[in-house]
Amino acid sequence: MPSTSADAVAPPAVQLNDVHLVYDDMPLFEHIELELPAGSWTCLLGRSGCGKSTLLRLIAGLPTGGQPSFTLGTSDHLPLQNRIAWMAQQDLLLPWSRVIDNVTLGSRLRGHSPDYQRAQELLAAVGLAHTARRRPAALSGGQRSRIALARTLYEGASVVLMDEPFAALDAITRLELHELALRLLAGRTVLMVTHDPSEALRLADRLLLMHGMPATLSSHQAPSGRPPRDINDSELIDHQRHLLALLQSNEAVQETEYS
Ligand SMILES: Nc1ncnc2c1ncn2[C@@H]1O[C@H](COP(=O)(O)OP(=O)(O)OP(=O)(O)O)[C@@H](O)[C@H]1O
Repeated sequence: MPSTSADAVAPPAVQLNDVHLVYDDMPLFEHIELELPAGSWTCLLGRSGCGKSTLLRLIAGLPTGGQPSFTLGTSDHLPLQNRIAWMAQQDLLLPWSRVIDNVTLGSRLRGHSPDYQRAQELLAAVGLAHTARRRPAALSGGQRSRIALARTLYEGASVVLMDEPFAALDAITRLELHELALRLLAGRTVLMVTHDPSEALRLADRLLLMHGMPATLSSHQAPSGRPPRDINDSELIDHQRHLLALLQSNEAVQETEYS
């Protein structure tokens, strides 16, 4: 087994404070506060366009097209730069590169020698050792997502940001990927955006709902039991009903206090 969770040495908690961002004279964020506990998996839900991806981009230090102001801190007071991996809905695999070269892309971008042995071990961990020399076009959507997960793991980052990483997959492949991702990302500080309450309730240690304009964040208690939870469990289904009602309602923020 390759080093996966073990290489995420002492993942930090991440704090994003006093976030302000205005687009076209409309405030998207005003005084947003977010804390990601160290080594835990947080799911962020919210209606389309409320600002979830933008919040992830701020944490990752990516441009947002606006002029945000905020402070970003970590529990170990070390910079987040070089400790973050990003996994998007689109797998962003380079079509002209072999699978193994896609997994090791980060090394090549940094001008380092690829660690092919580690990449091969990670491909084995996601069940795709035999695809190393294929091009992405020869793989299914689920296989491509596994490669994207291997590439994320290759980075050895202790903070992982995921923006609807499983949204394009069929239901069964998605359930399989949940288990794989939970196992391989265990111990890292994870923030995942999803539109699917059931997915969030299955995976999360804690759930956040984003709501309104300007956006506010509210927390929702995760069901009991350790992830991955059974999506047919009656407690999870009750939570799902409640979450859906909150997402439909404009009162979500008043109902639960962000903590
Ligand atoms: N560069 C920009 N200029 C103006 N408005 C922008 C810009 N980027 C994003 N927005 C607006 O900011 C809002 C938040 O966008 P964002 O992509 O973060 O939402 P989201 O919650 O992730 O949506 P979805 O769930 O559909 O992916 C949207 O209303 C979007 O139109």
